[in-house]
Amino acid sequence: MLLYHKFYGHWFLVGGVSIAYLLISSFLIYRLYQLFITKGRWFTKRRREFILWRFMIQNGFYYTKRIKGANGSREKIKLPKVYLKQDKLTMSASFQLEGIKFQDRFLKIGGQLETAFSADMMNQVNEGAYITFEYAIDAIRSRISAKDVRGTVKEGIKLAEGVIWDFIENPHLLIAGGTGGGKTVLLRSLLVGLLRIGRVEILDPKEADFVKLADLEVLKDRVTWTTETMAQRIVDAHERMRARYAIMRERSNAKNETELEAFYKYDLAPEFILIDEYPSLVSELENLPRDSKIDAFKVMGDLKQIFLKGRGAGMFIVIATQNVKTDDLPSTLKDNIMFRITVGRVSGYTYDSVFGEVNANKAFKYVEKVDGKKVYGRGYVAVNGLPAREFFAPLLPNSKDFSFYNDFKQLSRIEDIEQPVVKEVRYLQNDLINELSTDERMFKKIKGLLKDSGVNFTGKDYSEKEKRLFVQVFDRKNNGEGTLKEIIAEVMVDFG
Ligand SMILES: Nc1ncnc2c1ncn2[C@@H]1O[C@H](COP(=O)(O)OP(=O)(O)OP(=O)(O)O)[C@@H](O)[C@H]1O
Repeated sequence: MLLYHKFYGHWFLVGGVSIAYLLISSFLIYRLYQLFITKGRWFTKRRREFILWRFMIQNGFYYTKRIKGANGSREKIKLPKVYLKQDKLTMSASFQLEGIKFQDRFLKIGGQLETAFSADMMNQVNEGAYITFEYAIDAIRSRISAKDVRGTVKEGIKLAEGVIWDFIENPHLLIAGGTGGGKTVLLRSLLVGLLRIGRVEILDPKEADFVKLADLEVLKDRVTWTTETMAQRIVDAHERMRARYAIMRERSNAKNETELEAFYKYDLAPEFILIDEYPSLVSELENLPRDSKIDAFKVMGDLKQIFLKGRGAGMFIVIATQNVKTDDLPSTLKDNIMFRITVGRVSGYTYDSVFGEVNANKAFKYVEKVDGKKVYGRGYVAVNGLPAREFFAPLLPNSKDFSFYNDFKQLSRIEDIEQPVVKEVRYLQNDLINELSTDERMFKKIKGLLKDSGVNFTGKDYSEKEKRLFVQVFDRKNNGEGTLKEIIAEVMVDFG
């Protein structure tokens, strides 16, 4: 009664408030419904069941049966045996085979379901009675924060829930990313984990994203960007690899072992060499001036050795690049980099070269937004030779709460192993003549021609680089690959 009196004569106000109340509550109910549909796991699961049911019906995967009733006969639909199992980040769909009329088509539907569920097929298991396709789903839910990237030597570095770079099992890492796609953030997130367990060396030929980190104690003298120093660091790393093997052998002998064990059994921390913009480094090495002190052959040869033999000694390489064609990667890299990631927008040929033949039929896509919000660091991940799946790089935390620089600042440095000082090897003329199975006259003739082509021999004896030059000339000469002048002209192109 009191209210009636109070609002009597204010119907506009009462009406307005009621309408606003109705509008706001319907909007809230609608948002809640949307949230349940898109985020609620129960709804998401039911939706996938519906998608599978619809897929079966629309593709004619059902039997029909006529059923007689009081009002005449009607058709009843029956599905073959199909099971859908859903977990937080994976799901599997199993289809009955056992000679039923759909079996041949069931064997091939893994790819279609991948598209239908917007999921990534990881595996297919044919266990006789059933074929089961296993998928990774909801990759975005597996995302972790960059500040939480951690790892151990035995288990590897966790980059997302269910995505672990087990560097011992799958040595070396290739990261390809389009500009602005999140490659640098991913590399830095990786460092959060790597710097805590191993010695890290960074080569940044673009002199861009890592130069600032050179001030940090944990990375002091281990971030380089000029061609000479980067080249020297690769050569040094190769020497360290040999020294690590020597230490391992020594410690293994001391334990009377019959077999050499993994590096960590001998108290050696792993080492990681991170090369950002790898093609820039290669082209800088290739374009060195002729009289450069750097032996580009040796540098690339040493890098190759680390790719081939690093794993045993606990040395691992991470290379990052933008788009990459199959031909850009020498086969040593292609076959020996076992873990591969893309982030952001990359070209079709990059997917081909990074994920290879097994993923040739996969529909890779670039996703700009998820739930209406711009998404960074989304891409794919795979172990070399296995199916690729969606990947969300660790999420960059709010800059108020976290900075990579401050995180790295508090980390302690892992010291270098004690390494014997290696003296430069020089070769005497007579030893070279013997090794090349030639005579002094021919040796001197070739030396003269090399001098005419610009080689500046520094002393009476010969460096490793000079020796390699002679070896190449004699190899080609012995194979009859042209006149001496032609051969020298060709060899000099490579000699740089
Ligand atoms: N994982 C991530 N989480 C949140 N934001 C990200 C993430 N990755 C990238 N970003 C955003 O995108 C911006 C560009 O990322 P980043 O510098 O890593 O790109 P990039 O691929 O290295 O580009 P470029 O090749 O041009 O250096 C970052 O400054 C950040 O704002």
